[in-house]
Amino acid sequence: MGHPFDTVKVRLQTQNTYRGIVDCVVKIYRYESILGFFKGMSFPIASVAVVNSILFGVYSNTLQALTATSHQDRRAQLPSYTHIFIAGCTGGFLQAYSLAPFDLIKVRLQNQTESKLWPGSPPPKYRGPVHCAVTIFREEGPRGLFRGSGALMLRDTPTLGFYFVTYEGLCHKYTPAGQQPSSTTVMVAGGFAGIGSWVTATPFDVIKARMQMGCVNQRAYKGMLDCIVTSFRQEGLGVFFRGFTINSARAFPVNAVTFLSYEYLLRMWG
Ligand SMILES: C[N+](C)(C)CCCC[C@H](N)C(=O)O
Repeated sequence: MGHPFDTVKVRLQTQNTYRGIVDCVVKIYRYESILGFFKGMSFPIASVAVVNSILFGVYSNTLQALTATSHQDRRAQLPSYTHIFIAGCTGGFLQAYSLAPFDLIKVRLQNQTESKLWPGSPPPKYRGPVHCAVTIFREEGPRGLFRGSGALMLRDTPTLGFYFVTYEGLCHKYTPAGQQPSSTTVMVAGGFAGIGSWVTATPFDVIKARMQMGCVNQRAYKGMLDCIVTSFRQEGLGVFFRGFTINSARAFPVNAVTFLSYEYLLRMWG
């Protein structure tokens, strides 16, 4: 559900040919058909379970180590926000590196504007996710598969701390003492945690996407600082918030469902 929105976000962040969300949606639909929005989706689908289990598993276990309480006990007595933040950051740090290669391939495929609909248009550079991975490995070396991972780590470490603080805080505030949060509370708290954390994550998300594109559709940046300074000089402060609106529309339902599944599965098996 979220992927088509994600494709529009990535294009707005890395390509300067679109004037805004509507222009981008219309152009993708016109030149690449509905399928254009689904480019690069197979790797995220294959990896989302592993990446999220690392994030939520490390978060829960770190919190357990810090507070010596189980998930259920923590409902009765909310741990301190500092502990929640540290556990979220730890989960974010580790998930960033497991996500990096999958995210890189997703971004490269999402940015291929070539269309099968138009006869005579050149074939895309990458024929699919595996071909993309092999080509990056061959052309840019094994480290090439982790291009942009520094920015991804900076994006995810503190913001996933805020993510869990917002989620646990909202759940706690809207649940009567001694009870489990209702499904609606979990979904609304999860949705707001998603949007809230993207407020602070978007600047590094833009830098990450630009670094990941490397020399594919623009000049290669010398490093993260060069990418930040060049983007700012050429496009102004607004560049760091590109894609935020469309990403928020994606983040609310995605994170509502993520937290609902997390709570539901823990209650079933916890
Ligand atoms: C912390 N940060 C904002 C980077 C991500 C938080 C939400 C993660 C979720 N998988 C999503 O795609 O929305």
